[in-house]
Amino acid sequence: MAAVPSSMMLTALLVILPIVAVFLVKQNQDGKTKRPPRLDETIPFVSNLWQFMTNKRLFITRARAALETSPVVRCRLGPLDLHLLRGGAHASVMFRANCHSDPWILRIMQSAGYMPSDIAKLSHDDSGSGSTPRPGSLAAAAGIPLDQRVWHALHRLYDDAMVSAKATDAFADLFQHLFHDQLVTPVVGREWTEDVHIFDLLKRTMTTAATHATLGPLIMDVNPGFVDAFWQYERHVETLAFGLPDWLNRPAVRARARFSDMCRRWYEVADRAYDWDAAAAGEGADWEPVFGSSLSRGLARWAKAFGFKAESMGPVFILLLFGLHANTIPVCTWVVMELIKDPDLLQAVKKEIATAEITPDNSASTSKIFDHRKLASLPLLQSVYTEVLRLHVGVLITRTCTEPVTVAGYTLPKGSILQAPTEVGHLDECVWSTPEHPASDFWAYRHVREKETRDETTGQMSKRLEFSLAGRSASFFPFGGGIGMCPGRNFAKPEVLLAAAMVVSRFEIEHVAWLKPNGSVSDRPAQNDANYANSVAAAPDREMKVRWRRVR
Ligand code: HEM
Repeated sequence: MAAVPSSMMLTALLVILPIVAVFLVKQNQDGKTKRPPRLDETIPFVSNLWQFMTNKRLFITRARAALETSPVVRCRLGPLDLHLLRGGAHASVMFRANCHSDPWILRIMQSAGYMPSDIAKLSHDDSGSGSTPRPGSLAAAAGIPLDQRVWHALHRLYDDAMVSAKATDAFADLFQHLFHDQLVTPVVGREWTEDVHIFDLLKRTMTTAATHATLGPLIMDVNPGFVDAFWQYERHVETLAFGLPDWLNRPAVRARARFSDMCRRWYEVADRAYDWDAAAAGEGADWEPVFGSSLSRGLARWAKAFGFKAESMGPVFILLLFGLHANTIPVCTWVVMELIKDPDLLQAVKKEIATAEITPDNSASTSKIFDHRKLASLPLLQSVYTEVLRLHVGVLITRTCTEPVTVAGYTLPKGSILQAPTEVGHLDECVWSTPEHPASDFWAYRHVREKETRDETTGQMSKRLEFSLAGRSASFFPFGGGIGMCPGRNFAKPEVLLAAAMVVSRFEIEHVAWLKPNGSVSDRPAQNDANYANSVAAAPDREMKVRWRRVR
């Protein structure tokens, strides 16, 4: 997601400032209770918002510095009065049932283009996603049945079709088959291929395979240029989330319209082709070629059940696709890049992943190649995945509390907005560093420890690695936490590990150069692209050019 141009921001600020002034007066009337310190601003009520919109990287750096001196810091961001929380136990307060993320999810839905009448339905339902309606909500007062609560229905779908073991296994098995078809099958000979660009390659192959596994093949059949349209939309999602008027944000609005039209076109074809009556009678398959997975069909059913407008169907699916690809593919790219950069690490990981192969000697088979559950339990591979998430995922986890909450001795009133920047926890030197490996460095072995075990029959002692986040898990929350935690986490891990395992086990790879966005050679490796600061997974700002040949 690209940064927002300054001229656009200036105009937006001029619109926002009068609203801010009203809040300023209101806020000056409080101050009787003990309040956490504030994040400094050169121009009160303006500087933070300006910096947040134009240079999030710097904003987060300042927030991190302030949180070193106090576990809670107040921060005004335009009309919003926020409380920033340090990671660890302080952030876990916001993962309790009395904090929710509905307003933030609603804002994302709005920025994806949901129709106002559908947004109204969602904002009218204040009962939350849990099976018991939130105390004091309309649903609690009126006894509205579970199936009429729109947030609850959405989260139940997430649990059944994304979080459950059945859904995860179905996705992982199909994904690896389709990814093999994308990546490995087309490479017939064993000769070297020059000029392979890792990020670009994974964007094309993973987007195609994961879209097919989740929404079926039809969406790409009816929409030539689908994959490019997705990545063009992805660059603008952050700008769209700021909610600027369309006339100030034309390239983003155009990219969204193009991709959203593709999703709607497919939905209309699929809706006509799918036998909803047979499915209602219990004849629906787990996966079928019209809608694809139960997740995709369930989302269509959810939107229909709540009477969403046809114009909202594109946005419903662009958000699913954004969730599916926008973080997983950069994360996988970082994993693959780290392995290629370090030949010793690559050898150690290849040895580990060989133990998770199901058909090691049958290179012609494109069906299940890896046991994805075994892959996900390999200590060193898990450590690499964790290290990539720690260093390349940055997001302000946001919650609104429905009751007063106490954090580090401060009592924050009901309705307070709490934000925990993952970077504060993820880069905390006290938690992660060792004398040789500061928290800011990638160190593949940071999350493993050696364990001595005795063979019961021979009595011989041997050492093996064991993955462990013991004592540090509170400072690691790349998927958020509590009721709003990312429901796609169980799709993300097998997808990333399967794709990375397939790349490194099927190809011999030599690193050639790092490339700048203009294609010229860079004298440094990739770093997090500053345009993606705090947009969940950061894309690499340099492409990795390699040469490779198929070995299996
Ligand atoms: C490495 C990959 C991923 C990362 C780092 C990631 C991270 C996140 C984070 C930080 C949140 C907000 C959580 C919170 O507020 O506590 C979130 C929400 C969400 N993610 Fe993911 N995600 C990833 C992959 C996926 C995938 C593969 C999908 C879909 C298949 C997905 C679907 C979603 C959805 C639908 C939400 C909103 C949930 C809600 O309505 O509350 N994510 N993700």
